[in-house]
Amino acid sequence: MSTRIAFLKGHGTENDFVIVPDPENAVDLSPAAVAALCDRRAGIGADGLLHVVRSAAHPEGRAMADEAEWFMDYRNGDGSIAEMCGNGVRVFARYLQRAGHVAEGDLAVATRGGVKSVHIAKDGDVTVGMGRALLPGGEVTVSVGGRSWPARNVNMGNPHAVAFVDDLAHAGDLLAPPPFSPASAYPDGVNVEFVVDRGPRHVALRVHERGAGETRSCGTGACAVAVATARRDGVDPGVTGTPVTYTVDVPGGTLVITERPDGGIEMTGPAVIVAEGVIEAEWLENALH
Ligand SMILES: N[C@@H](CCC[C@H](N)C(=O)O)C(=O)O
Repeated sequence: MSTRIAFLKGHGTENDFVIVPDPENAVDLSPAAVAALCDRRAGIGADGLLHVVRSAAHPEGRAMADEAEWFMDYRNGDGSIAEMCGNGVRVFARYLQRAGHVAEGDLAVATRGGVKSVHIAKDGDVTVGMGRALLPGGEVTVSVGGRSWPARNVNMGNPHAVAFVDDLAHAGDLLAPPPFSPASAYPDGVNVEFVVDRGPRHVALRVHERGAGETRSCGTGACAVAVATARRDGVDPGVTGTPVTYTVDVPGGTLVITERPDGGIEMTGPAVIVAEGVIEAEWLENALH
């Protein structure tokens, strides 16, 4: 690692991230380094890390460099890699704007889940075009304590199991990943959302994120929940030809999700930079040994 590494801290509806700007992909962010940085007691603390790299400088971004200058190399807080992070893209865009790399308005961001279109509004909210949800079907069950629920399998680039519950408290303390079956449904693990109704086209969720534990928000999770709720409600914009919008309350705020007739999903919410600083190389060396 280089001797002093700049970082920022940001969040989107309290889904929080360490941001490491590294345009030329010069910083060696091993899984152990990411986990140390995201540790809430011994490190900076975050649900995940946004490694900001020029697409052309990253092996997984290079093929998208013509469409999107910047690649979001997203890592979960435990150091694992995920395909996509919806709140992460919004905070990533906020960082690019704050750093002067992009202006308000439209931009494209390369991710492992493909190129995402982002809009930074004058009012401060950031919208991301998340692409389409895949609904693989099949029966899935999730359990907590003595309770079990059927869950909808939704893929937003990353895997989700969406369970409708009577009370969010029934999800318990969510200190461990909720067991699911069959195991073959999610060979690489899953993000699990527990959902209650709040009103017409308005729901609330709690989420256990793969690689992070219970978090205060999950953007891909909120999109998965909006789509699962629409289908439960008998609403499919692909059939009606009319967009549908759901308000999704998360513990850390509110996200607004619209599904369009072509299946495209847009998510809008706040994206905030909280602080910036420098990681001490000596601390990181010690943390890793
Ligand atoms: N918080 C994210 C999702 C991050 C990835 C997830 N934990 C996974 O492993 O798939 C979001 O806002 O979408």
